[in-house]
Amino acid sequence: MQEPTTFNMVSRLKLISNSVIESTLTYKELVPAIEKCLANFSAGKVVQPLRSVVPVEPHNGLLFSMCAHDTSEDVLALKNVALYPDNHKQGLSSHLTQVLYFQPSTGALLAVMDGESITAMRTAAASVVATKYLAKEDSKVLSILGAGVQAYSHAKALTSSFKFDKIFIWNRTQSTGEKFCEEIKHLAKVVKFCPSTKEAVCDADVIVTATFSSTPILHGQDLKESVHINSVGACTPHLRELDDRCMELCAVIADSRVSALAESGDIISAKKEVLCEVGNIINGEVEVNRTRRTLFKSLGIAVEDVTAANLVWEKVGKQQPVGF
Ligand SMILES: NC(=O)C1=CN([C@@H]2O[C@H](COP(=O)(O)OP(=O)(O)OC[C@H]3O[C@@H](n4cnc5c(N)ncnc54)[C@H](O)[C@@H]3O)[C@@H](O)[C@H]2O)C=CC1
Ligand SMILES: O=C(O)C1=NCCCC1
Repeated sequence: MQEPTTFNMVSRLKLISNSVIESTLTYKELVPAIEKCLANFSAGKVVQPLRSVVPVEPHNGLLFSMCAHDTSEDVLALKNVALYPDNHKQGLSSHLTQVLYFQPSTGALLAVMDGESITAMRTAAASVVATKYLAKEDSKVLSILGAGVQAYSHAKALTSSFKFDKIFIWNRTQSTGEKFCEEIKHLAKVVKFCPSTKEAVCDADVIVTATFSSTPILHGQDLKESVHINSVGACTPHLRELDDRCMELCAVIADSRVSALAESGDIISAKKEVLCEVGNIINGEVEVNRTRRTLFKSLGIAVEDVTAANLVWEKVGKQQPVGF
């Protein structure tokens, strides 16, 4: 009898679409799972090399490859992200992603999952975890810079975990920012578009930056004495979202210290120290004063995708018939 090969195993492969994933994943389940994986990561229980990035220069694209094995949960997956900021001009998403979910004991590919909602939701879930440990407990004003996929997932995730009275939005293109405010108006008593980043952040207790900016949009001089920032964009060394003053004022906590020092344009350019990983705080190894200015530098790490993909597999993958 012929042994199964990758190609004849394809007949058993599950293909899990974004609409299935969207209706499966909930922040209620995802946030604690992401908290656990960030803790596992900082406790050395995750095998995860730095992601590789291939520039596709003629098309202003980047191809990221991100893989991890969470040894304590025994879950293995690989995510590809094609980051093409100009894709919007063709009606496509700026991030086209797939997660390959493997059986760790054999390396057999069990499922290919669309990575769009996984990426949007696991990133927002990581920011929720950081906000839980780093923001003031009575935070009432949320500010979001950006009005794309991450801005939306962060608005939903943060308001599903904390109660904000006001949400202030800034976006480079005002009409898109105003449309975004209309979409999320049910999430707080006041949801308002602000024409400048200064107006959007000057009263904020929690700030999210989620843009493709290559120059600073958030300035230290505009921050309150006590504020928590979830910095989600600027994930490659040449990009910036935060100015040097902002970096100077904040204690920086990363998802991964190694990733932050290798990939974050804001940390590299400002020559800023990383105080610790959020997992070190979850694990009780470091305490951070919540009344000072804190910055969660989110690069996005593979173990977050591994965790989200495992939830999808457990809830729908195992049961689903082969094919879409
Ligand atoms: N930390 C993490 O785990 C992850 C980070 N990201 C990053 O988050 C950022 C936002 O991603 P998405 O919301 O998915 O993208 P998107 O394409 O849905 O939205 C992009 C946003 O950036 C704004 N923008 C574009 N160029 C700008 C500029 N030069 N200055 C200011 N604003 C500009 C757009 O108006 C829009 O609001 C990107 O930098 C992305 O690579 C994305 C996924 C995961
Ligand atoms: O973690 C991710 O997924 C990404 N991070 C940075 C930009 C591309 C996607």
